[in-house]
Amino acid sequence: MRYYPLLLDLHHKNCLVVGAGTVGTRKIRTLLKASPKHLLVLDTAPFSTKLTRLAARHPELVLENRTFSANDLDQKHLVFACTSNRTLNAAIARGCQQRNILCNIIDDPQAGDVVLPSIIQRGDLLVTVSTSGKSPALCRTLRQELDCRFGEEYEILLDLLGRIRQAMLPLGQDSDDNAECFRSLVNSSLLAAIREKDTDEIRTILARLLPKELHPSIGALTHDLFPSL
Ligand SMILES: C[C@@]1(CC(=O)O)c2cc3[nH]c(cc4nc(cc5[nH]c(cc(n2)[C@H]1CCC(=O)O)[C@@](C)(CC(=O)O)[C@@H]5CCC(=O)O)C(CC(=O)O)=C4CCC(=O)O)c(CCC(=O)O)c3CC(=O)O
Ligand SMILES: NC(=O)C1=CN([C@@H]2O[C@H](COP(=O)(O)OP(=O)(O)OC[C@H]3O[C@@H](n4cnc5c(N)ncnc54)[C@H](O)[C@@H]3O)[C@@H](O)[C@H]2O)C=CC1
Repeated sequence: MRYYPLLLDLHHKNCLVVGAGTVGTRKIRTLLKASPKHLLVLDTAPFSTKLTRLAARHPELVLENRTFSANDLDQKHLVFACTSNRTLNAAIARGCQQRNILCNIIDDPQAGDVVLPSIIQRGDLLVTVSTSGKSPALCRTLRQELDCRFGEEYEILLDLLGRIRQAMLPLGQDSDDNAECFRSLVNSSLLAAIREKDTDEIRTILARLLPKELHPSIGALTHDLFPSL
């Protein structure tokens, strides 16, 4: 395995993107979705209106119209070198290496430590695709295929499973019993019932598969699954 896959919580992390062109802007959008504590973006050219609008909505996003200097790495945890200047990107990579800061170098991935995958997101469900840098074009195509495969019902299913799990674990049942129950829910026709927005059927399935201690909670677990209905 060329890369170690992991999911990073950015809520307490300071990030830096140098270069806000086509690729830099894509990296910025993905970063913002994960709510970093602070995201500084540097570019020598004027920022696009897309980015200035984003900055108006996101106080954590700070755009500065200037070039990079080494002290921009102070207090940073994750850095993206996204300029069209190979020499500058390489200098950022070296600076990050010296200070043990994780970095992504868009024109020389091997000089950095992290590469980004394609992402399919349905609420808290993330399906990611990586080719370890061999073919971003294949990532994109697979992402488009998976986009069709995973509908919004997965977000609702996952929310429901999360609620059930939170209610189940405090019951203190044997963990094998918990696992069997969760697997039976996942393998049931729950997903199809959610796709059909059939609340009665969802409740019937839960009554069949959940331990009896949770039966009184089925109404509360399911009442607001479809806020638009
Ligand atoms: C190594 C990596 C480092 C990194 O950036 O993290 C990297 C590197 C490079 N990409 C290049 C080109 C393209 N990148 C894309 C698209 C994406 N690139 C992404 C990630 C990664 N790209 C990392 C590895 C991911 C992996 O393979 O696992 C995605 C998945 C995520 C994201 O960027 O958010 C996003 C898809 C988003 C989506 O749609 O789902 C397209 C597709 C298109 O635009 O049609 C093309 C043109 C087609 C092609 O080249 O395949 C070049 C220039 C090569 C040249 O000079 O020509 C380099 C530099 C190099 O390879 O040296
Ligand atoms: N990793 C990836 O996903 C991909 C990487 N690439 C590589 O990335 C490079 C950049 O691609 P694009 O974003 O399309 O180019 P772009 O030209 O849209 O963006 C480059 C940005 O860097 C800025 N910049 C240049 N010198 C700077 C400096 N000294 N300080 C601050 N900002 C500076 C420019 O003003 C511009 O906004 C390409 O040359 C290619 O090698 C290309 C496609 C995808």
